[in-house]
Amino acid sequence: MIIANNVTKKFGKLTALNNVSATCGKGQCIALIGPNGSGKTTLVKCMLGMVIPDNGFITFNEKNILHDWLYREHIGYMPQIGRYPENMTIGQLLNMMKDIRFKSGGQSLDEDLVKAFKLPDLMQKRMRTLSGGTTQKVSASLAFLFNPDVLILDEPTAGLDPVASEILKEKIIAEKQKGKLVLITSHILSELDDLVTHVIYMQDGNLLFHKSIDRLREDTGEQKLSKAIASVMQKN
Ligand SMILES: Nc1ncnc2c1ncn2[C@@H]1O[C@H](COP(=O)(O)OP(=O)(O)OP(=O)(O)O)[C@@H](O)[C@H]1O
Repeated sequence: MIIANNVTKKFGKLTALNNVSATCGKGQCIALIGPNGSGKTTLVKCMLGMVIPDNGFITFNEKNILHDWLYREHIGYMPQIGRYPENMTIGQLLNMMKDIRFKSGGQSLDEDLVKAFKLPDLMQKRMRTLSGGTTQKVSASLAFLFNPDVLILDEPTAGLDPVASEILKEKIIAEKQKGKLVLITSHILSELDDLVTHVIYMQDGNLLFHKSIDRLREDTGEQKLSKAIASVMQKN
């Protein structure tokens, strides 16, 4: 579905991605893991067309994304830090997004998270007045709202309270079961245990490994993702 082919991205002298290749398929939930600054967000942004690789290319459903922005209709993106027009209310923001997406032939709406996070009670609140966690709830709701085939979630549970975090995890599992591709970056490895089918591990811009969770468990003899990753890191 999404394939990164030998992607390299430099910011000045820093190589944020070094010849990274990865194939991400339908029905997979892939955890992008690695230390701070290892290139996870840069890889995700390359997939979204927000960062253009210096070398290599990305395909979405076998088409190079470089000159074809329409593929983004099929992706729901939850950024690490969502930035929104601060004077808009939540209601205005959701309506604006519906307007934009439906004009470009958007998909059916999925308001499960809007309801589960009780956003209808907060529609009059302006974005600048929201707590960090509520802004995250808006970001999550927007990512799932247009029923996309692919969900790219960058640190999705950061700032969410335990109840909201659980609601989001259940939603991710439900969407994966429908055959969607979910890419998720997180530092809270314990949260990923019930979710992920595959792990991509990044370090210093290099993709160190890309394995199914079963394979990773087999190779390390550890059941928990956090322990399996720790075991791999100790060996490197
Ligand atoms: N626009 C940019 N300009 C300059 N350097 C950048 C830019 N974006 C990212 N970088 C650098 O590229 C490297 C990789 O950053 P990236 O955000 O991809 O890391 P990450 O693995 O997502 O980190 P974290 O876990 O902290 O979110 C970092 O050293 C970062 O400072």
